[in-house]
Parts: sequence; C-alpha cells; structure tokens
Amino acid sequence: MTPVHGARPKVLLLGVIEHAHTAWASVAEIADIIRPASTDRTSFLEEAAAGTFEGSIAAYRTFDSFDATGKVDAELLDALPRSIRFICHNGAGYDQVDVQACTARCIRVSNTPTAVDDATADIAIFLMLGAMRNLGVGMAALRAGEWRGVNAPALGHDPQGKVLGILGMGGIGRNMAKKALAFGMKIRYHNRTRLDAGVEDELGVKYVAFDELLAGSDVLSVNLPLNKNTRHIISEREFAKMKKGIVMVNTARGAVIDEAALVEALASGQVSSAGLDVYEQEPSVHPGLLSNPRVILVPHMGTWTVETETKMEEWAISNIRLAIETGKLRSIVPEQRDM
Ligand SMILES: O=C(O)C(=O)CO
Repeated sequence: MTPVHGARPKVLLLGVIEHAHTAWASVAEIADIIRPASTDRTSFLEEAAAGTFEGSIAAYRTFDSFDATGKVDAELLDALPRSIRFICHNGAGYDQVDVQACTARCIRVSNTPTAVDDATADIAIFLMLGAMRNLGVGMAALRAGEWRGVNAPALGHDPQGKVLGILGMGGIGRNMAKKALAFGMKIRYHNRTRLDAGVEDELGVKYVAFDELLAGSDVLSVNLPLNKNTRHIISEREFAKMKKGIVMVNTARGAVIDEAALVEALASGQVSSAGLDVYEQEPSVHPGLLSNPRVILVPHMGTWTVETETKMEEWAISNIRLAIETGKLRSIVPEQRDM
C-alpha cells in the first residue's frame, strides 16, 4: 500500500512485543510506531478523540491489550482514525474483535492460525490425562500436607481404547487427534464442515453427528472458536446427553461451555472430572470449579511457551508487514476471506 504523499506509514501498537524484537524492528524500519499512553478504555477513547492515532493504517494487538482498550467493537472502531485498514491480532482466537463491525468499516482482520496448534494441543493432552487420572485430587492433597488425602483419589482411567470426542476439527483439534492416537485412543469428531474422506483416513478419525459425539465419548475436548453460534454450545441439555462419568477438556474459550452447568454436572457426577485452561470471565474463575479438586485448572497457559509465543508474535508481525507493503494479509480471518 503506497502511503499518502510518500509519508512513512504509521502503525498502532496495542500491547507489548515480548519476544520477536528483530521482526518488530523490521516494521519500525518501514513505519512509525504509535504507542498509546492510556491503560483503560475510557482514556484510550479520549486519546483517540484527541487525534493521537491519526494516520495509522494498521494496528497490532495482543490478547492482553484488552485490559487497556476493551473489545474492538463498533464504538472503539469509530473512535479510531478512518485511516485504519488492518487489525492484526496476535492469537488464534479473535473473539475480542467484532469482525462484523470491522467488515462494515472495510477494516481487515488477521489472526495467527497454526502457530498455536502444537502448544495448545499439548496442554489439552496434559489436561486430559491429568483429569482422567484424578491428578488434581492427589496434587491438592499433597500440597495440603496430606499425602494422597484422607480419602485417596479414586483410581483413574487409562486413555488406551477410550473414545476421545473432539468438537471442532481445526488445526488444534487435528493436532490433538494425532497426539491422542499415540495414546491408543479412538477419535471421533464433529465439525461444522466435515473433513474430506482422505484427510479423515490419514488422521484416523471418524466423523459423527453432534448428539452421537456427546453420547459416545469417554472424553470430550472442545476446540471451537467462540462466536455467537458456539457460546454455551455445551450446556445443561448437552451434559444430559453425555455418557455418565465423561471427562471434559476445554482449551478453546471458557464461554463455549456454560460454566455454571459444568459445575452442576461435576457435582452430580455426570461429568467425573475436567481439565480447563480457559474460563468464562477470565481472570475470575467460577468458585465451583476452584473448590472442586476433580478439576485441573490452568490459568490460560495454552500457548505459554517461549517457542510458541515467539512464533505467534512473528506471525502477527508478518501480517503487519504485508499489510504495509502490499495491502494484503497473510492470514485474514475466515469470515473475511471474500473481502
Ligand atoms: O491464541 C489464542 O487464541 C490463545 O488463547 C492463546 O492462549
């Protein structure tokens, strides 16, 4: 994209570059970087109204920048200068960005697919095994100075021969499937779009209807993006259709599962245990999950590794560079593929 009158393009940096300093320096060579001073939405909107971000053509944003700006919604977009054409999100899940509102303003959005797949699937496997083996109960007892506890944890279950149901067969779902196969699990999946038969065969997975996935799985992992169609896709009604004693795993977004319904299902024994990385109201966690040792809890650390966080930053930065240099994005979000 040729900047107006040959002026250097401007890029808005929402959040911090922690690892990919060389890649970011390559952006700073071709663009002026604007860093907001504000730390909350009200002052961010004021800063925008004062014209501080004028002339920016692209914004790089992190998951944590939500604390300073709130959701990238119609109000925020209207406060930003009209020159903004690209929002480059560092993360696979982009539910913090209202894509429809961006599309309506001809702003293109990118995310970082595939960069997160290994690390997120790894933590899903960790949470699955931990929940199947009741490790949370033993770990809590040990820290309380009670060895295995007054009542030892119930014996766990081996993954071998068990059915892992995967809801959402994108990059993370497929990566988890491959890893779970190495543990001798049978993989069933449900997805909005069925994979090609060749891909199913290569992966060794079987497509089933949604209700069949619920009824037939020993473990259910949700690997779906959060949007209006997937919010609370697992709630009271769906828990009732599951096999009694199912193990639940969530590394996607908290609100894909109705958390209050999960707490109830754990209390009744319909769900025997759960492994969770994500929560409906992060950073707060439902007290019914915190107090239940049959739930293994991790504070949204699905991609929390040096390698993956670096890869994600580099990916998001490559979108910024491409936007500046060519007016295109490397990984535009699926909703905008035709834009
Ligand atoms: O990439 C994402 O969407 C994440 O949630 C990182 O953990």
